[in-house]
Amino acid sequence: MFKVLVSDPISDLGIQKLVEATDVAVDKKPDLSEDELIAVIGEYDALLVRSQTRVTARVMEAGKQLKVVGRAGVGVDNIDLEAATQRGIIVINAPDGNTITTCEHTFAMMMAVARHIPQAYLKTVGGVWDRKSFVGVELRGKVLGVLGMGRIGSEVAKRAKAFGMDIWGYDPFMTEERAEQLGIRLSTVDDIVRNADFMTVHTPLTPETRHMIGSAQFEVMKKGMRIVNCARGGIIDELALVEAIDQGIVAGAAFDVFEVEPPAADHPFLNHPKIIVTPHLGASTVEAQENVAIDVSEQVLNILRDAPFTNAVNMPPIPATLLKTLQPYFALGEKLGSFAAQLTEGAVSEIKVSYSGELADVDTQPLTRYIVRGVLAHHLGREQVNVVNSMHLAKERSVNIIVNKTKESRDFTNLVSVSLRTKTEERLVAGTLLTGYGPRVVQIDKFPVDVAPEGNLVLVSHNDKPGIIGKIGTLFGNNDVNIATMQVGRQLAGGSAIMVLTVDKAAPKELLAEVTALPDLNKAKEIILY
Ligand SMILES: NC(=O)C1=CN([C@@H]2O[C@H](COP(=O)(O)OP(=O)(O)OC[C@H]3O[C@@H](n4cnc5c(N)ncnc54)[C@H](O)[C@@H]3O)[C@@H](O)[C@H]2O)C=CC1
Ligand SMILES: O=C(O)C(=O)COP(=O)(O)O
Repeated sequence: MFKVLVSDPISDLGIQKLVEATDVAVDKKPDLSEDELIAVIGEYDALLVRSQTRVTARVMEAGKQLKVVGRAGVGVDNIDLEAATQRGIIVINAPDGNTITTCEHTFAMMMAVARHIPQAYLKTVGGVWDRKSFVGVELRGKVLGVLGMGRIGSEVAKRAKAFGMDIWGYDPFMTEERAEQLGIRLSTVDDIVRNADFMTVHTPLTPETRHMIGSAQFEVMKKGMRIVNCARGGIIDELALVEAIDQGIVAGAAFDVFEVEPPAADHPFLNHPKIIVTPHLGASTVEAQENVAIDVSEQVLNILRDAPFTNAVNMPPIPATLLKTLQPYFALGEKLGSFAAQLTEGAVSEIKVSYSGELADVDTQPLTRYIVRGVLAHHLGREQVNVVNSMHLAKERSVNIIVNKTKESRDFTNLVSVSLRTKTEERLVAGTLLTGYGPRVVQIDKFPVDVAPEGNLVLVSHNDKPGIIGKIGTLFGNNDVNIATMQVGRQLAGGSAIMVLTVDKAAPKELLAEVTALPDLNKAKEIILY
């Protein structure tokens, strides 16, 4: 039974799939302090959070069983990604579910700041009928600067067009074509800062974006501009903003997010007549909360059940088309890695992976992660190594990883071969996917074979002499170990050969010793593939 802890307010409807799963038990414990979370996290396989819970390195360390942290939302700045990667904890988010909701909140804030709605509301309900103090400005015809043209920024731009705004956007990943498609001007931060009547930021908070709008930018801004932050506190320097408002440069600001949340009672935004605030409500709609909770629950279930998943934040994303091509190879890759590791004696210093055939044309990095997982898991335990931390663990252990690709593949449409080097030897296992048969191991060292990589195998190396097969069969029979399949591979008649047996249960050590003691036998080794 997998145990899942939900430590922030997450939609009940959204996590229904998790709650109803018969292999999952869900506990809800909101508002835990870091120490309280540390005290309980040890028994959980998954943790579901929003932006409140701080998932620090200490929390990860205490999470001895923790396999996944699911963020029901976009920003993962409350999660120590480095610590997660080092421990092989997968961090996933739900990047699409709250885009429209946050975009709409940005608009609500932009209109509210243009028309002084919160200030006018307060005065009106206070009994003062004041129509003079709240003359606003139109959005129509104004330059809207958008910093960060990702999911939310792009949606803001689309809606701003309907308001007749002139949109200038900046994003390091935005092309001219994309800008043209959206009908916006591809600009620079400096141009936007100098020309915007309204400005809104939609980037993550990174060392690069921290205070990307500060005193230097406010100094050159158009007098009377208005600024909105529904992304992350800290992208706009809060103190520099207050100064710019007080100097008459900025006419108004609308903030949903703060450098420290919740802000201190004496935070300068909280009583400022020209700054309107909301308590990080960007994603807070019924629809968005349901969407993100559904998305994150599905992926958490996949991860717990060792099924393919998407939206991992601490590993490179795999585009859907690439995933479709590679997914069938993941299990094969991991098994080839594991097979090769079990063949090899001593510490592995190099993993050489070769992709031949059609696979040479695609980005095989995700598959390499599975192969490396297979190799390392043999020594470190499958629980400790996964596709998130496999490359990191290899690097930590100074294991050199070499990947070769060639479009030529003589006998198969695709061939994946894994060879491992240690101080004393180099061993190779190659496999392919055969239509109708699934994953097959087709080469072990220099010997061609055809073996399904699953269950208990025994690999025997011997000299190709008459009678050997019979003797081995008898020994296995005497020990009550049933041989399901047997494959013999050799290069030359009478030369060295290998035999791969698939057996119905693990072969006892004594049996393997007996086999090895036969004349013309070199070695008998058990290989277990899950
Ligand atoms: N207030 C709230 O409740 C919510 C806030 N957010 C926040 O909104 C922000 C944007 O979210 P999405 O659009 O979903 O993310 P996204 O990843 O789709 O877009 C972010 C964009 O920022 C761009 N970017 C990165 N560095 C930049 C720089 N130095 N200058 C300009 N652009 C830069 C990236 O290239 C990317 O296109 C995130 O910080 C997210 O955490 C998201 C949802 C709710
Ligand atoms: O998704 C995001 O990045 C958000 O900021 C939303 O945060 P929340 O889930 O409302 O705490």
